Amino acid sequence: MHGVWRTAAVRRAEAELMRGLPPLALMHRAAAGLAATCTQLLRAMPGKHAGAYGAHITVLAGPGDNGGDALLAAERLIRQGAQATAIAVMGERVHRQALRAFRDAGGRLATTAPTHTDLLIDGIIGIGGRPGLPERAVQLLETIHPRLTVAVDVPSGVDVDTGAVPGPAVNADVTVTFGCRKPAHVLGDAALRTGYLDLIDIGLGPYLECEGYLQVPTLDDMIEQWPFPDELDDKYTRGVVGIAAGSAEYPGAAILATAGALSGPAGYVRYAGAAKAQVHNHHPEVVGTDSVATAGRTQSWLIGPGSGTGEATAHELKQVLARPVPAVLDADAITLLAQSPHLLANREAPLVLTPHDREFERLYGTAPGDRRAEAAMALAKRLHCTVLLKGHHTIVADSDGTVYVNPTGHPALATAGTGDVLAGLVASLLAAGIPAARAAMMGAFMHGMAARAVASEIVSPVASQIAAELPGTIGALND
Ligand SMILES: NC(=O)C1=CN([C@@H]2O[C@H](COP(=O)(O)OP(=O)(O)OC[C@H]3O[C@@H](n4cnc5c(N)ncnc54)[C@H](O)[C@@H]3O)[C@@H](O)[C@H]2O)[C@@H](O)CC1
Ligand SMILES: [K+]
Repeated sequence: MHGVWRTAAVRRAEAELMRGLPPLALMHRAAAGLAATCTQLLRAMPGKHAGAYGAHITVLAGPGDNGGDALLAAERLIRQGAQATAIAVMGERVHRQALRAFRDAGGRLATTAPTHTDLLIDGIIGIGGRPGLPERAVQLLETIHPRLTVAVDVPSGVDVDTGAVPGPAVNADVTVTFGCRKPAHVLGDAALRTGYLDLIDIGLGPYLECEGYLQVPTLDDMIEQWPFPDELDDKYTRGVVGIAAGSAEYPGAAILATAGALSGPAGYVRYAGAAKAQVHNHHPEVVGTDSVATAGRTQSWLIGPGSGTGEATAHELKQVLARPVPAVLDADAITLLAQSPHLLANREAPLVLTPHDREFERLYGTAPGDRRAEAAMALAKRLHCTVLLKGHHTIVADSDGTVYVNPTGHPALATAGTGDVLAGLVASLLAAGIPAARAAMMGAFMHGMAARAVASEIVSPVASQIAAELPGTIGALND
């Protein structure tokens, strides 16, 4: 699991670390890491240059230490044979010592953009930045057409602590950050502008508060935590999952949700609803009944995908909520819950809600907006449940304050039915005994991985292709 820390926590850690170090020591560490990454990128870039040697670099240097990092990295690249031009975007306000070092090494200070540059280093603003960019920086970014843009610490202009991008901001191919990940690297539109993230160790780790603001799961977490069956398991010990999804009008949702559940760790999938014949045709291993009441005991339930929002679903939802086992409420079940929040009055067993933005608004009263982690956290606390807020970089917030951000996923997931598959998978993880927030996070992670795998072969995959990929993607965890 990777931790993610906000600016204030980074500043506190930095102050502690700096106490025993000479001035500029951390900036030199940051610049060394940044220069090394730039050299690697230049080496991989086809062209007349050989790595940094012969390459042209442009530095946009802002008024603070972020600009200082960029100038000191450029100084190192010049010493490796690069040509470098720096533009101080706030004129006189620029890191003096770093600028002197840059010029002493042979760097050129200019006021206009060069016509050609291989690499643009964005040192405009870092974690000391307010969202948005100075007008001069916007003009320069429009004029310069680098082959590659590397952001220092964060893409300038983003809101570092929320991941929002309310104004102009840099669009980086690579972001080189120092000490730890920050929310902008993993959340919201800022994450899309971060590009590939390279984390440089500057010795901050021991000084960071142990719990980050957010957690980003890794493949190793999946490998360690996925509940694979062992020799002593039978279908019941692996967990029984109940799926109340689909309807006569929408049998597809039932098929996709059961496909998701079948790909997960549960040993037995029971379907309850009007699409049982179609589910059976697609998945002969699923046992079908007409209603939640007749489905027998399960260790978890999923209700909502394609269910409709009529009386019959409302009745089934009450049945599911009355059972003392974890449940996933998706799609129409979320709409019904939003209309009748009192349904949760006596609910104690864990609950996972999987809203997209419009469903979130129905539940919470306002849309998540661009402070997505905070929004998901607030809803989880209000309803005392786990919220899986869908989007690129899906967020899973638990009522105990834990927030996961999913690093996998693909634009291909923006297609009908993928949410049904995900909901079924999460319900299967719950049936296997995985705690709610972790089940939601693991489901989102593997679902996103499967989508990536399919999208690498098919331009526009559909939900059933992603469902078909899941068993292989999950099975590979055990290799
Ligand atoms: N925190 C750490 O542990 C380390 C930080 N370092 C670097 O230091 C950076 C932070 O440096 P600073 O605190 O000097 O802050 P920044 O360099 O991020 O910039 C702050 C300056 O930019 C101006 N500014 C902020 N937002 C603006 C906007 N939207 N438009 C116009 N001007 C704006 C502010 O008035 C201030 O003068 C980090 O991002 C990183 O690059 C590294 O040198 C090493 C270690
Ligand atoms: K920057």
